[in-house]
Amino acid sequence: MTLPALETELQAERAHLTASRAALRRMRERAEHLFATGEQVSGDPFSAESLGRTLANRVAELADNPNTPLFFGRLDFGTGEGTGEGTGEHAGQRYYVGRRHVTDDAGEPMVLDWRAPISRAFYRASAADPQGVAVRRRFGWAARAGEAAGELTSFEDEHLDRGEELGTASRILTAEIERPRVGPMRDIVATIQPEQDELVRAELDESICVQGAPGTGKTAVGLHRAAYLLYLHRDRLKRAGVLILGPNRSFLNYIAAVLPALGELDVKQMTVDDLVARVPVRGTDTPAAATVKQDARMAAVLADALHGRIRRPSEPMMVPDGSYRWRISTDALRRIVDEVRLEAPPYGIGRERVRARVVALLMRQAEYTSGESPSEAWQRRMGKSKQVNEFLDAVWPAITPEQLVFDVLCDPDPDGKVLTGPERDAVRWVKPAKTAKSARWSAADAVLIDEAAGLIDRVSSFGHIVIDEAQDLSPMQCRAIARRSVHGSITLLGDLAQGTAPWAARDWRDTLAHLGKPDARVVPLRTGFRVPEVVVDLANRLLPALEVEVPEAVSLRRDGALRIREVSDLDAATVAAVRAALEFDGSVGVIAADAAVPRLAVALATSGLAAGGPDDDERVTVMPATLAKGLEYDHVIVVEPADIVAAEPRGLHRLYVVLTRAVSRLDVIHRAPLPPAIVDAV
Ligand SMILES: Nc1ncnc2c1ncn2[C@@H]1O[C@H](COP(=O)(O)OP(=O)(O)OP(=O)(O)O)[C@@H](O)[C@H]1O
Repeated sequence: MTLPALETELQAERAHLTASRAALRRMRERAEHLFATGEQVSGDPFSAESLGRTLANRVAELADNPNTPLFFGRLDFGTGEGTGEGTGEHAGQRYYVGRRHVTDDAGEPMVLDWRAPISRAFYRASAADPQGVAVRRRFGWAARAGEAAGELTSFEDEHLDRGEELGTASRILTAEIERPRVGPMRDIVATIQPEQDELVRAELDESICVQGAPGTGKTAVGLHRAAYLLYLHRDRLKRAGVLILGPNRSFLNYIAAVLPALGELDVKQMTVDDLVARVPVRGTDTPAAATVKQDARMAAVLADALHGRIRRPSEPMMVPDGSYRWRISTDALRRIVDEVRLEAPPYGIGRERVRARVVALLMRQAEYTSGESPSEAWQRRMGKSKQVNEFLDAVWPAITPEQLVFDVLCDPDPDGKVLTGPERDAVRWVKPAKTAKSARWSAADAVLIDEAAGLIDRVSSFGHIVIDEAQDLSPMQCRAIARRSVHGSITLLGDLAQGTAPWAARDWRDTLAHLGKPDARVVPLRTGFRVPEVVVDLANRLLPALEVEVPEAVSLRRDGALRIREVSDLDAATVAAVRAALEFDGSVGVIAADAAVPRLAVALATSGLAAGGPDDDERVTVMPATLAKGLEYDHVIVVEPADIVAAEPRGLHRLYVVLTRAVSRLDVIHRAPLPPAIVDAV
């Protein structure tokens, strides 16, 4: 195209954007109108409220953010002329692909939602398999500061019908990947890559595990998959719910805006600790105790302790009823208890089942004697009678999850059937609280209490759960998640090389088995979109020492810089490095061993440099190494790697995580000798 022709074309595209924005505004006005009148038309207060909520969400979903493009791509389907090939129902059609559907007043599409079936071709069509697409157009976009509207600045065409394909050489893709990072995570709808799209659009009933090197887009894939599934199965998933699990609050804050930006406002995002938070966590464990408590064998210990409470009936039951006295023999009672045990319902439900069967036997006797069926009130009265309650308390006593765990920790696995002697000693409470109510529970205890609750009662399932940084899940945490996805599917995201917990996974099959999805597909992602090649090369050198089988990362980014410097004054060097980093655009993350963070924060503050903690909104963040997982900064300054490695048993894995947070530049500052793997790289 000549330059004037290009300019004219761009003007036409801008006009389509303006018209689409106006159409979206009208859609929103209509939704607001419905919202205003909806409350008056709907009958009862409950449906008024739920209709109100739906409409309020609909209004919010239709919000237009002037700083993101309403569409980022265009598909021109071929006519099939000259090729002899038909191109199906879309022959000759043109579609704009964007963040949501926008229709004109006649209901004709002006922009298609990126999740619509037709939009798939935008992500998947290639020269080898054009899927009917003649031309794929990507739009460049310049955001403006503040509230000002951004603008379409360019476009890039691929004539797939002529065998042209840019792939990762696309200027627009490269610019998006290499842009300096500031603030929270953004969506990637405009540039989802084919291998990512395949995961995003996987079927709802399919559970998948993504093993991806740092920065390969695992988090992005998980969040977009959630949005995609909600679009395709809205009713089903609205009812059952979609849950995103992340490693900590800082991470959740970092990703919190992605789904709302995609119009999905109803997704729960929490940590596994939040998921199992039935009791306040006020205690801590020794590493040895935590390791045993997070082991899957604890499930057996709890189950044994629970079922060990069930006793075989040893005497008949007499129940007075007016002038009658009903009797159930010991054998009949034993049969009931044995049968219910065999049926293996959750313990609490089992207790009620025994009660119901006892009442059924009483009823039969009453019927036989009087010739008529006793009323429901009679059945309720019998069920709650002193004799029946005493019988149940003797053979199938009620118990709370807290009490069960309390009892187990006072005397764990008393017969030594499951744990070794030292393991039992490690988890046994040294100074038990007087009662379960006053116990100081640890985070691992909370997981045990959740397991106990799952043994006692049914837990409802989510429709889909996305689990990020899953390599750090303990077997017991996996079981807590499994209980909540019995009838749903999961997307498991992680990197075995980044496992830092003592129980970190070494093989995804084990994690999947604990999650109750042993047959899930394990898919690798290798192309990194965050970390520049020089930094990936450095981090990859640590891999052999990490003792996990994972494919090396390959970076898409040829830019970026790495500096490793030995210094005599760590604080002064950090201050200088931050000053130098601030010369560039983007965020700056100073990452150090947790213990060094307060000292570095003071050093920066006394030098007049504003720096925040993990959840502050500052350009410079001083980040404890243990919280850096999943996050990224444009410029990362790693202070004293040897201390990061020495701070914990899997410190080398932690260093691998820390080194791979850099988007553009990485400074490594050290005074102590570097870990050998890095020295080799220098
Ligand atoms: N297709 C893409 N287009 C543009 N940017 C992308 C794409 N995929 C990933 N990114 C960007 O790369 C960065 C890393 O992505 P993400 O955080 O999802 O990776 P990750 O695999 O979860 O990393 P980690 O292993 O460190 O947790 C993010 O800034 C993300 O927006």
